[in-house]
Amino acid sequence: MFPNPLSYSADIVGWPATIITTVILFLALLYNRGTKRFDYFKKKGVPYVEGAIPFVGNMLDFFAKGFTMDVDRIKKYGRVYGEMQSTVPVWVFGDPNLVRDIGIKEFSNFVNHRRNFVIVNKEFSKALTMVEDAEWKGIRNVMTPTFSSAKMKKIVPLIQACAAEFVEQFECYVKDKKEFEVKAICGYYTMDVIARTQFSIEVNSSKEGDRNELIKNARRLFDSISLKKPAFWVGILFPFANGLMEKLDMGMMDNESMKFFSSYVDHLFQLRTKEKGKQMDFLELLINAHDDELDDASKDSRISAVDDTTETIEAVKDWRVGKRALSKLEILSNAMLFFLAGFETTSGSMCWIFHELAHNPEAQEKLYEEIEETYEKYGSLTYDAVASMKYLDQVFCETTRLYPAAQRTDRRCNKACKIGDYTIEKDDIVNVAIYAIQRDPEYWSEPDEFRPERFAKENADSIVPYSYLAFGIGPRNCVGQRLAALEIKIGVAAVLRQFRFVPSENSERHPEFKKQGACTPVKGIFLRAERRI
Ligand code: HEM
Repeated sequence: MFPNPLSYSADIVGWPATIITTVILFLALLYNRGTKRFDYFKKKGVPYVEGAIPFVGNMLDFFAKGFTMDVDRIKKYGRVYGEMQSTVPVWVFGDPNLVRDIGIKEFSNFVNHRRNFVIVNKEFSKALTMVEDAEWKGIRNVMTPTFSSAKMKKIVPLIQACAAEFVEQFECYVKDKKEFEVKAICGYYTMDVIARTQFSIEVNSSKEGDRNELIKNARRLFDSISLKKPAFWVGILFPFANGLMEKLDMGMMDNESMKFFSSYVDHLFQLRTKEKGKQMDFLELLINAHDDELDDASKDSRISAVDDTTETIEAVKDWRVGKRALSKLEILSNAMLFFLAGFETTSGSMCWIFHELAHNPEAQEKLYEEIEETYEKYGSLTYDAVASMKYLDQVFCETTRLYPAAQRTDRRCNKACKIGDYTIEKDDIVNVAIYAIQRDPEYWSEPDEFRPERFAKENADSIVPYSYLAFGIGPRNCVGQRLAALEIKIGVAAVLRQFRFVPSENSERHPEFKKQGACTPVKGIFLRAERRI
């Protein structure tokens, strides 16, 4: 039996056609997957950012415009609009009233952050910023007592000691009349404060500077968090592959630095479990909450701490503590989080304060006078002394308004609900445009001007509630806010008492921000200092 030559040639002709059809079908399916939800906001009648690219969505704007992007977007689309973050539709809110509804009124529907947005290294997977629902509640309530006013009062002498070393840092620059990059110097101080106040250890970053291992690894970690990382795009494009990426330890952050921090906090954990009860710091709190070793005293302190933080928020009165012990991974993740959260955000805010004061000499002199008066009255920078400095507080608030550490924060909706006129569906992601709200002329006249007086008591009525969001909103706001404010104020006051900051040859009045979600100057903040006395 011979093959029929005609059917043979038909087969040959058929193969390319089959291949082409398969490829076209595959591409069509791919296109469909990459654009499936692009009409989400159109169908809802909500303005949305045009020009979404299959799979990428509107993400290229983050690279092109970065931190300040939402300011122009709000002018164009209004204070509520939609964008495509890759294949996921995301609501962007720039209206303080609606932000209040998301963060407070409807908090129980917006407890968590976006899931699987980025692939997180295993060591960090139980950090407070990552965990959800009951797990979040449990961990948050273990952490909260560490920031009570009583605790803050106790740690003031430790912060003062760090501030004294911080002041010394500037001495050599003043002597040599050299300019310096102030963010790096602030970073040594904030690392010292976190280590001493929360872990009761001295890490000498002020003395060792960039040679210090903690500083080196913390910097490497922050630099490694970039939209250019493959893990970021895999997380966004193929959320189903996240588990595999996590198993392969292919997280967003630099692995080596992660391992460094993980074994560092593990080492501290081992030491302290042997010496339990000697210190009453953050690490001790975490260790007390470990496994079955929960005693009655720490249970009570958790409950009262929750009442303390939520008492003013009507909507979350029933948001009670899940009394549970912490696993070792939860302890390690959160100890690491503290090192990192306490380092970058705080040093960033501090360096912007010095930047604005150097460019606003009148404000700097006014603050100097207040600092001098306070020293005269209290003798040193005690907790009450810091609390009494009204202008320092205004400078702190105004700087964090102009330069909030985060461009946006996010929440995931866990039950469909109405926010204003908008129906937010279950699993929808909402972003709060912190930077854009804080620079919106509707809420802040001449919003780009540095005017600490906006936050003076007599002007309190002109501040639109929830238009200042530097530390987030509601029960999921920044747990470290009190510590951040205290250490920044003590550090700034201690330094300004000795030195006057002035612009130097490499100073820029309006430094460009890096194209990322954190408020970081591209070239750093360069200044010069002059001795006052
Ligand atoms: C100037 C300094 C700081 C700024 C501007 C800042 C800002 C923020 C913001 C915007 C959030 C998100 C809040 C939200 O989504 O509503 C946040 C969360 C958080 N911050 Fe800070 N932060 C600062 C310092 C610190 C410090 C010193 C610590 C700890 C030592 C800390 C620990 C945290 C933690 C653990 C969270 C997650 C809270 C949760 O999910 O329950 N932060 N911070």
